[in-house]
Amino acid sequence: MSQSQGVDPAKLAAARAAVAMVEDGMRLGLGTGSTAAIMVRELAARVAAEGLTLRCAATSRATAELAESLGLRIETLDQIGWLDLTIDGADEVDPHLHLVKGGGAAHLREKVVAAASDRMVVVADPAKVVETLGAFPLPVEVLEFGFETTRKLIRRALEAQDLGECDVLQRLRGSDPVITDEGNLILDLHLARIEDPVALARALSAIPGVVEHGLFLGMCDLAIIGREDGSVIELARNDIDADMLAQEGE
Ligand SMILES: O=C[C@H](O)[C@H](O)[C@H](O)COP(=O)(O)O
Repeated sequence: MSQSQGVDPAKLAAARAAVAMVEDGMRLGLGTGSTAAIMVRELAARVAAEGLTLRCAATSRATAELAESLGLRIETLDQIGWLDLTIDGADEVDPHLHLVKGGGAAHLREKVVAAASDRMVVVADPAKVVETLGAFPLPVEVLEFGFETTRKLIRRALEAQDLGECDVLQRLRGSDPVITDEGNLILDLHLARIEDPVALARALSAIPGVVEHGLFLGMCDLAIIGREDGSVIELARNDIDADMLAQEGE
């Protein structure tokens, strides 16, 4: 299709395989991040070439702007109501297809969109596949109101799960706080390993100043992992052989 020069071949392979799943008339959720951006470009090229009629909702302002610049019409989630398929990236994917997302601070809208989709397909490169989540700092979107109090409550929740030694750092861009599309702040939890993502998700969600955490549990239906040679591996839950993928990367 349209792009390939200078584009990560593994991400491109995953994006192309996901876009191949799109059918005329579908209602789509468009993810955020570098891999999702490649997917949006591939989708726009397919729409232009084949004249597909789609209805698309974006998971961030950045994705909406990119999609519209490529000729895709973006509607709000509420205008569309429900989606057939959402295609998004991820920061980590584990063998249960549990995800860490939010490296681009978009996980709140991404989760709202994924929750309103019949299927969520993740597109990623092999570096994202892990046995245990947590090496990537877990993004948590929090309210500005009571920010330090919320950070304290998060630390307390982590201590209760024997994760008390971890850094809980505000995300900055330069010296300015990162502000999400919803006007909130981001705390990154440097956990190293998340042994029990379900318990952690529950504890974080119980803190009132937490708007949304980046754990996506039981939401992803399929992960398409692209490889440097242009091929892909499709992973349904419990299919992931992280060792095999790691060896390929050596
Ligand atoms: O907030 C951003 C999203 O969750 C992204 O989908 C995630 O960070 C993966 O992005 P990338 O494809 O750039 O690694």
